[in-house]
Amino acid sequence: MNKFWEGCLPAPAIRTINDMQPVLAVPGAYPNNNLYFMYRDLSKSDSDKKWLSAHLLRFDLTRIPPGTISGEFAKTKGHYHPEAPDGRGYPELYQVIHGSAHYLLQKEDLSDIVAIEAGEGDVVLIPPGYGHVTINPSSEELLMSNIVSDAFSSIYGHYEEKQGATYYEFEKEGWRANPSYGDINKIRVVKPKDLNCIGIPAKTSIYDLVGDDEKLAFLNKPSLLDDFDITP
Ligand SMILES: O=P(O)(O)OC[C@H]1O[C@](O)(CO)[C@@H](O)[C@@H]1O
Repeated sequence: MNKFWEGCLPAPAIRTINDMQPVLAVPGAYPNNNLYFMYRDLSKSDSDKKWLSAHLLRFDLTRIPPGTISGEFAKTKGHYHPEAPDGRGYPELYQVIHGSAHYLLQKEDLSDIVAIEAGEGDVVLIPPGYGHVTINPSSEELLMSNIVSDAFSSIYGHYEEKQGATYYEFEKEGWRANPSYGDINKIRVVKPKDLNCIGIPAKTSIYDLVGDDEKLAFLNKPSLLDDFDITP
Protein backbone atom coordinates (compact mmCIF):
# COMPACT_ATOMS: atom_id res chain seq x y z
CA MET A 1 0.00 0.00 0.00
CA ASN A 2 2.71 2.45 1.01
CA LYS A 3 4.61 1.63 -2.17
CA PHE A 4 1.72 3.07 -4.16
CA TRP A 5 0.78 5.87 -1.79
CA GLU A 6 3.66 7.77 -0.22
CA GLY A 7 1.66 10.44 1.60
CA CYS A 8 -0.09 9.86 4.89
CA LEU A 9 -3.40 8.09 4.76
CA PRO A 10 -6.52 9.06 6.68
CA ALA A 11 -8.15 6.48 8.95
CA PRO A 12 -10.07 4.15 6.65
CA ALA A 13 -13.79 3.48 6.69
CA ILE A 14 -14.12 -0.23 7.48
CA ARG A 15 -16.76 -2.81 6.68
CA THR A 16 -17.01 -5.71 9.08
CA ILE A 17 -18.72 -9.08 8.77
CA ASN A 18 -21.77 -7.70 10.59
CA ASP A 19 -22.08 -4.86 8.06
CA MET A 20 -22.03 -7.46 5.31
CA GLN A 21 -24.62 -9.91 6.75
CA PRO A 22 -27.43 -8.59 4.48
CA VAL A 23 -25.43 -9.40 1.33
CA LEU A 24 -23.62 -12.64 2.18
CA ALA A 25 -24.41 -15.90 0.40
CA VAL A 26 -24.37 -17.62 3.81
CA PRO A 27 -25.17 -15.14 6.59
CA GLY A 28 -24.41 -16.51 10.04
CA ALA A 29 -22.79 -16.21 13.43
CA TYR A 30 -19.22 -15.32 12.45
CA PRO A 31 -16.69 -13.32 14.51
CA ASN A 32 -17.16 -9.66 13.56
CA ASN A 33 -13.86 -9.36 11.65
CA ASN A 34 -12.89 -6.39 9.49
CA LEU A 35 -13.38 -7.26 5.83
CA TYR A 36 -12.24 -4.27 3.82
CA PHE A 37 -10.77 -0.81 4.21
CA MET A 38 -11.70 2.31 2.25
CA TYR A 39 -9.35 5.32 2.20
CA ARG A 40 -11.52 8.05 0.74
CA ASP A 41 -10.93 11.45 -0.74
CA LEU A 42 -7.17 11.21 -1.26
CA SER A 43 -4.87 13.57 -3.12
CA LYS A 44 -1.11 13.81 -3.60
CA SER A 45 -0.83 17.60 -3.37
CA ASP A 46 -2.80 20.65 -2.33
CA SER A 47 -3.32 21.63 -5.94
CA ASP A 48 -4.72 18.14 -6.78
CA LYS A 49 -6.97 18.39 -3.73
CA LYS A 50 -8.30 21.75 -4.92
CA TRP A 51 -8.80 20.48 -8.46
CA LEU A 52 -10.66 17.35 -7.29
CA SER A 53 -12.93 19.30 -4.99
CA ALA A 54 -13.61 22.03 -7.59
CA HIS A 55 -14.57 19.29 -10.07
CA LEU A 56 -16.73 17.39 -7.56
CA LEU A 57 -14.52 14.31 -7.83
CA ARG A 58 -13.05 11.88 -5.32
CA PHE A 59 -10.05 9.56 -5.54
CA ASP A 60 -10.19 6.57 -3.14
CA LEU A 61 -8.14 3.49 -2.39
CA THR A 62 -9.72 0.25 -1.19
CA ARG A 63 -7.90 -2.69 0.32
CA ILE A 64 -9.61 -6.08 0.38
CA PRO A 65 -7.56 -8.78 2.13
CA PRO A 66 -8.02 -12.29 0.74
CA GLY A 67 -10.42 -14.66 2.42
CA THR A 68 -13.71 -16.50 2.24
CA ILE A 69 -16.88 -16.60 4.31
CA SER A 70 -18.45 -20.06 4.18
CA GLY A 71 -16.61 -20.52 0.88
CA GLU A 72 -17.70 -17.19 -0.66
CA PHE A 73 -14.85 -14.87 -1.68
CA ALA A 74 -14.31 -11.56 0.12
CA LYS A 75 -16.21 -8.76 -1.62
CA THR A 76 -17.62 -5.26 -1.24
CA LYS A 77 -21.21 -4.75 -0.17
CA GLY A 78 -22.48 -3.58 -3.56
CA HIS A 79 -24.37 -0.47 -4.56
CA TYR A 80 -25.97 1.48 -7.37
CA HIS A 81 -25.39 5.15 -8.17
CA PRO A 82 -28.27 7.60 -8.66
CA GLU A 83 -28.87 9.60 -11.83
CA ALA A 84 -26.86 12.73 -12.54
CA PRO A 85 -28.71 15.94 -13.54
CA ASP A 86 -28.44 14.86 -17.21
CA GLY A 87 -30.61 11.80 -16.49
CA ARG A 88 -27.92 9.09 -16.74
CA GLY A 89 -26.54 7.15 -13.79
CA TYR A 90 -23.19 8.34 -12.44
CA PRO A 91 -20.38 6.11 -13.81
CA GLU A 92 -17.12 5.29 -12.02
CA LEU A 93 -13.53 4.37 -12.92
CA TYR A 94 -11.65 1.64 -11.07
CA GLN A 95 -8.10 0.37 -11.38
CA VAL A 96 -6.43 -2.69 -9.88
CA ILE A 97 -3.13 -1.69 -8.28
CA HIS A 98 -2.20 -4.99 -6.69
CA GLY A 99 -3.75 -8.45 -6.85
CA SER A 100 -6.79 -9.20 -8.97
CA ALA A 101 -10.45 -8.28 -8.93
CA HIS A 102 -13.73 -9.50 -10.34
CA TYR A 103 -16.07 -6.54 -10.86
CA LEU A 104 -19.60 -7.96 -10.81
CA LEU A 105 -21.92 -5.55 -12.60
CA GLN A 106 -25.68 -5.76 -12.99
CA LYS A 107 -28.05 -3.42 -14.78
CA GLU A 108 -30.88 -2.20 -12.61
CA ASP A 109 -33.45 -3.99 -14.83
CA LEU A 110 -31.16 -7.07 -14.73
CA SER A 111 -31.03 -7.20 -18.55
CA ASP A 112 -27.24 -7.54 -18.31
CA ILE A 113 -25.12 -9.28 -15.67
CA VAL A 114 -21.39 -9.31 -16.23
CA ALA A 115 -18.22 -10.16 -14.33
CA ILE A 116 -15.10 -8.26 -15.45
CA GLU A 117 -11.90 -10.13 -14.62
CA ALA A 118 -9.22 -7.53 -13.96
CA GLY A 119 -5.53 -7.86 -13.12
CA GLU A 120 -2.83 -5.44 -12.07
CA GLY A 121 -3.00 -2.14 -13.96
CA ASP A 122 -6.35 -2.84 -15.59
CA VAL A 123 -8.80 0.04 -15.70
CA VAL A 124 -12.51 -0.76 -15.49
CA LEU A 125 -15.42 1.56 -16.23
CA ILE A 126 -18.69 1.08 -14.35
CA PRO A 127 -21.09 2.42 -16.99
CA PRO A 128 -24.20 4.44 -16.09
CA GLY A 129 -27.00 2.29 -14.73
CA TYR A 130 -24.92 -0.64 -13.49
CA GLY A 131 -24.76 -1.65 -9.82
CA HIS A 132 -21.44 -3.12 -8.79
CA VAL A 133 -19.66 -5.38 -6.33
CA THR A 134 -15.89 -5.97 -6.23
CA ILE A 135 -14.70 -9.48 -5.39
CA ASN A 136 -11.19 -10.50 -4.38
CA PRO A 137 -10.95 -13.92 -6.05
CA SER A 138 -7.35 -14.69 -5.11
CA SER A 139 -5.11 -15.52 -2.18
CA GLU A 140 -3.43 -12.10 -2.42
CA GLU A 141 -4.58 -8.80 -1.03
CA LEU A 142 -6.45 -6.66 -3.56
CA LEU A 143 -5.57 -2.96 -3.64
CA MET A 144 -7.61 -0.84 -6.03
CA SER A 145 -8.29 2.80 -6.72
CA ASN A 146 -11.36 4.61 -7.96
CA ILE A 147 -12.31 8.03 -9.22
CA VAL A 148 -15.93 8.96 -8.87
CA SER A 149 -18.21 11.97 -8.55
CA ASP A 150 -18.52 13.29 -5.03
CA ALA A 151 -21.96 14.69 -5.76
CA PHE A 152 -24.06 11.69 -4.71
CA SER A 153 -24.56 8.99 -2.12
CA SER A 154 -24.50 5.32 -3.09
CA ILE A 155 -27.72 3.30 -3.01
CA TYR A 156 -27.54 0.01 -1.10
CA GLY A 157 -31.25 -0.91 -0.83
CA HIS A 158 -31.48 -3.28 -3.80
CA TYR A 159 -28.51 -5.33 -2.67
CA GLU A 160 -29.69 -5.46 0.95
CA GLU A 161 -33.24 -6.45 -0.03
CA LYS A 162 -32.02 -9.31 -2.23
CA GLN A 163 -29.27 -10.63 0.05
CA GLY A 164 -26.57 -9.39 -2.30
CA ALA A 165 -25.93 -9.31 -6.03
CA THR A 166 -27.43 -11.61 -8.67
CA TYR A 167 -24.48 -14.00 -8.32
CA TYR A 168 -22.13 -15.09 -5.54
CA GLU A 169 -18.60 -16.26 -6.28
CA PHE A 170 -17.35 -19.28 -4.36
CA GLU A 171 -13.77 -20.49 -4.06
CA LYS A 172 -14.61 -24.05 -5.08
CA GLU A 173 -17.68 -23.95 -7.32
CA GLY A 174 -17.31 -20.50 -8.95
CA TRP A 175 -20.43 -18.47 -9.77
CA ARG A 176 -23.70 -19.42 -8.10
CA ALA A 177 -26.97 -17.58 -8.83
CA ASN A 178 -28.61 -15.81 -5.90
CA PRO A 179 -32.03 -17.50 -5.53
CA SER A 180 -33.71 -14.25 -4.34
CA TYR A 181 -33.68 -12.96 -7.91
CA GLY A 182 -35.61 -15.93 -9.39
CA ASP A 183 -34.97 -16.63 -13.06
CA ILE A 184 -32.08 -14.41 -14.17
CA ASN A 185 -29.77 -14.08 -17.17
CA LYS A 186 -26.60 -16.10 -17.33
CA ILE A 187 -23.56 -14.21 -16.15
CA ARG A 188 -21.20 -13.00 -18.89
CA VAL A 189 -17.54 -13.26 -17.90
CA VAL A 190 -15.30 -10.81 -19.79
CA LYS A 191 -11.95 -9.02 -19.69
CA PRO A 192 -11.74 -5.23 -19.23
CA LYS A 193 -12.73 -3.20 -22.27
CA ASP A 194 -10.25 -0.91 -24.01
CA LEU A 195 -11.22 2.62 -22.93
CA ASN A 196 -9.04 4.56 -25.37
CA CYS A 197 -12.22 5.62 -27.20
CA ILE A 198 -13.14 7.79 -24.20
CA GLY A 199 -9.57 8.99 -23.71
CA ILE A 200 -8.64 6.67 -20.85
CA PRO A 201 -5.32 4.96 -21.62
CA ALA A 202 -4.72 1.34 -20.62
CA LYS A 203 -2.32 0.45 -17.79
CA THR A 204 -1.62 4.08 -16.81
CA SER A 205 -2.40 5.13 -13.25
CA ILE A 206 -5.86 6.69 -13.18
CA TYR A 207 -4.48 9.15 -10.64
CA ASP A 208 -2.60 10.73 -13.58
CA LEU A 209 -5.98 11.87 -14.93
CA VAL A 210 -6.38 14.24 -11.98
CA GLY A 211 -6.12 17.75 -13.46
CA ASP A 212 -7.54 16.71 -16.86
CA ASP A 213 -10.86 18.56 -17.11
CA GLU A 214 -11.83 16.95 -20.37
CA LYS A 215 -11.08 13.28 -19.74
CA LEU A 216 -12.87 13.06 -16.41
CA ALA A 217 -15.83 15.29 -17.31
CA PHE A 218 -18.04 12.24 -17.97
CA LEU A 219 -17.97 11.33 -14.28
CA ASN A 220 -20.30 14.25 -13.51
CA LYS A 221 -21.88 14.47 -16.97
CA PRO A 222 -22.46 10.83 -17.96
CA SER A 223 -24.34 11.76 -21.15
CA LEU A 224 -20.89 12.50 -22.62
CA LEU A 225 -20.60 8.71 -22.91
CA ASP A 226 -23.76 8.43 -25.02
CA ASP A 227 -21.95 8.13 -28.35
CA PHE A 228 -19.52 5.42 -27.26
CA ASP A 229 -19.91 1.67 -26.98
CA ILE A 230 -19.00 1.22 -23.35
CA THR A 231 -21.01 -1.94 -22.69
CA PRO A 232 -18.68 -4.09 -20.59
O1 LIG B 1 -19.90 1.05 -0.80
P1 LIG B 1 -19.44 -0.38 -0.95
O2 LIG B 1 -20.39 -1.20 -1.74
O3 LIG B 1 -18.99 -0.94 0.34
O4 LIG B 1 -18.18 -0.32 -1.91
C1 LIG B 1 -17.05 0.36 -1.54
C2 LIG B 1 -16.37 0.94 -2.71
O5 LIG B 1 -17.10 1.98 -3.25
C3 LIG B 1 -16.42 3.22 -3.14
O6 LIG B 1 -17.07 3.95 -2.16
C4 LIG B 1 -16.45 3.95 -4.42
O7 LIG B 1 -17.68 3.83 -5.08
C5 LIG B 1 -14.98 2.90 -2.75
O8 LIG B 1 -14.52 3.75 -1.77
C6 LIG B 1 -15.03 1.47 -2.32
O9 LIG B 1 -14.12 0.72 -3.06
